Amino acid sequence: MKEFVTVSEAKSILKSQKIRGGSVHLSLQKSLGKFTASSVLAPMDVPSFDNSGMDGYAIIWDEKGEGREVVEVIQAGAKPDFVLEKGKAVRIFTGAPVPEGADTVIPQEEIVRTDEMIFFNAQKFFRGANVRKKGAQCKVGWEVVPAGTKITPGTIGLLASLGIREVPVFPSPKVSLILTGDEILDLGNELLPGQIYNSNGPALESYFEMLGIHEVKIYKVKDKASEVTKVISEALENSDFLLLTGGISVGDYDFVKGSLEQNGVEQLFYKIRQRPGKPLFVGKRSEKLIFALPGNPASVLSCFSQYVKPCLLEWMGNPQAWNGPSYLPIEKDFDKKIPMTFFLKAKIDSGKVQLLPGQESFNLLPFGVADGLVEIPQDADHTEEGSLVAFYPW
Ligand SMILES: Nc1nc2c(c(=O)[nH]1)N[C@H]1C(S)=C(S)[C@@H](COP(=O)(O)OP(=O)(O)OC[C@H]3O[C@@H](n4cnc5c(N)ncnc54)[C@H](O)[C@@H]3O)O[C@H]1N2
Ligand code: MOO
Repeated sequence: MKEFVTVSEAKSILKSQKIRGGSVHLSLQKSLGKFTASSVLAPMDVPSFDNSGMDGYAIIWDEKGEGREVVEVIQAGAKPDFVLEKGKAVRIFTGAPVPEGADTVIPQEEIVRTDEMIFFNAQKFFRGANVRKKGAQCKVGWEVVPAGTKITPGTIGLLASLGIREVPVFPSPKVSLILTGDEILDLGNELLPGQIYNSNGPALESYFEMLGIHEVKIYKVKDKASEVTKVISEALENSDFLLLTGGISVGDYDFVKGSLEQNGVEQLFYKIRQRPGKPLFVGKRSEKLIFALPGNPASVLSCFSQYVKPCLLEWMGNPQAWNGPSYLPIEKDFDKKIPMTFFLKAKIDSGKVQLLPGQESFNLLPFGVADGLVEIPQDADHTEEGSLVAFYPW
């Protein structure tokens, strides 16, 4: 039973889980933002026929000849069924098939036309000019998109050009979020004495949304052991990930840890040498990860950014799920006495990290404007102005 681990121990335990969703085939439009689960091969040559890159005249190249007799017109979408003869030209348009025999297109601005003839300066061209050859983009069997690629509008354009309608991707997980606490009230209601607005729920829902996770079931439960146990059991059945907020510390009404144990959740670790978010619990049941986030709002967002988010990204096949932070100079000296890792809300200003006021774990004010979190290592009691610190954007 791992207890009170360091930040890097916690991360290496989570990294070693390597839990991924199973590959699914999604339609192109539904796959935007997802990661390919296997490589995609071209099922056809593109272009699938030689075609003109310009509005102009298709000819058979001949260094000496600068005049041609115009014999036909070919529109885009047409299917020419003749072979062009030497000395002849066809009027052709961008994207139209170049007829058999022709190998070069002269743009219309570059010719002088009489009734039946065109003339051009051959020195300005070469054999093959302005013809887009069959297979110039890709040939059948080429790997056009490797496994682990993020699907962008560009990827979708490429796949559509190949006639591909579905793509193998890692899906988004189904997530359950259990909000514990008698004092929590939903927005839109009037607070009674002792109550507070539920801010963890909306904050996490938007974090899921930002990561492309849309199937989130929210449960609200009172601080009552039997109810917490029951709702965990239900939520675990219906989701790939389970998150809880609150009730994971040592108070008389903190039932989450016991209820998780009753539901057969195996502890991966409990408590981290960090601030905020010390009492984070992470467990596992079969191939599902369970995160019990300490209820204080800063603990919730900080633990989500550092531990939950990478696991969700890993599940969704993102090869950069555990990418490290960037390093930026800190604007002012920072001192701490406690040998724990600190995650501090920060703004980036002129390339420098500015720590925001109000770092207590109940205080959401700095989150209102923070660009992300700065990590001050466990043993760094003094961080000098200008030294590089790890910065994690949202
Ligand atoms: N004796 C000790 N007390 C506490 C310790 C400790 O080590 N010894 N740890 C403290 C730390 S650190 C944290 S973090 C909190 C974590 O407590 P819980 O996970 O049990 O969370 P709760 O007690 O249920 O709530 C904490 C705090 O957060 C507010 N909260 C809860 N849910 C929401 C929500 N949905 N939206 C907004 N705010 C929420 C709740 O009202 C409490 O104020 O424990 C310390 N105590
Ligand atoms: O770890 Mo708690 O998040 O300090 O309040």
